[in-house]
Amino acid sequence: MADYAITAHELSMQFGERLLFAAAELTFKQGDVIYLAGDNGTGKTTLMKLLAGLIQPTAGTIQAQQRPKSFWRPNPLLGYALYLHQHPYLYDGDVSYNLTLAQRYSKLPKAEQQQRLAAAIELAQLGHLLKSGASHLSGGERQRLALARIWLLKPALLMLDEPISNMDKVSRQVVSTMIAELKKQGTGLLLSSHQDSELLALCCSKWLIESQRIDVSPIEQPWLAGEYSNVAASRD
Ligand SMILES: Nc1ncnc2c1ncn2[C@@H]1O[C@H](COP(=O)(O)OP(=O)(O)OP(=O)(O)O)[C@@H](O)[C@H]1O
Repeated sequence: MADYAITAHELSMQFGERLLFAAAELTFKQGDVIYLAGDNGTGKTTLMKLLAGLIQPTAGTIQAQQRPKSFWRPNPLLGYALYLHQHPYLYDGDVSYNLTLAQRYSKLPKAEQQQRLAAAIELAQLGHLLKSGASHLSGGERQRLALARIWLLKPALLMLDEPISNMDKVSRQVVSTMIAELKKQGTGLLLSSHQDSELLALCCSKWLIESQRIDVSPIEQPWLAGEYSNVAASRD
C-alpha cells in the first residue's frame, strides 16, 4: 500500500447552478502518474484545488490516507499533496533567494538538501540565472524555478497545472526531464493539460473531464510491455 494517497468518493463540484463535474471515485497515490485532460474550462484546475484542500466540494468526501482530521489539523488535505499553479508565485528577490527560502521547508537531512539543491539548479538550468531577479524571468524560466523549489522538498504527491504549456522546446524538455526524475524518485504525479503532450509518455493512467464527468482509464505504454514488465514481474 502506498504511504500517501488521496481518495475522493461521490465527488461533485458546482459553481452556482452550474455543475462542473461529478465522479463516483478517484484515487491518487504514490506511484501513480496521471494525465489530467480536458478542454479549457472543464475544471482541471478546480479538481486540483479540491485535492489540495484549497476549496471544498459541493458534495462528496476527499480523504488523505493516514492523516485523520483532528483538533490541530482541521483540514488534513492542506499540504498533503503539493500543488503548483500554472502561473506560480515567486518571492521578491533573486533566483538563489527563492531556492534558499524553499529549502527552509525541507524535512530532508542537510546533506541530501544540499545534493538536491545542486541537482535542481543543474536540471532546471538555472545556474546562469542565480543572481537574476525572479520578477525579470521569462514564463518558462519562472516555471523552471517553481519546479526546482518543489524539487527541493521531494514531495510524496505533486500536482502540476499545465506544467509545459506556453513553453519553448528547451524549457519543455527541461521540465519534462525533471518530472521524469521525480517519477523515478517515487513522487506520485497528477499532470494537467488541455492538449496531448509529451508528458503522456510518462503516465500510466488518464483522467478525462468531459461532459461533466471524470472518466478514468489506463494508458498503455510500450515500455510497460516486454522487458520492463518482465523486470517488474521478477521483482514481485
Ligand atoms: N470560484 C469560481 N467561481 C465561479 N466559477 C469558477 C470559479 N473557479 C472557476 N470557475 C469556473 O469553472 C470553470 C472551470 O475552471 P478551471 O480553471 O477549473 O478550468 P480548467 O479546465 O483548468 O481550464 P484551463 O484549461 O483553461 O486552465 C471555468 O468556467 C471557470 O470560469
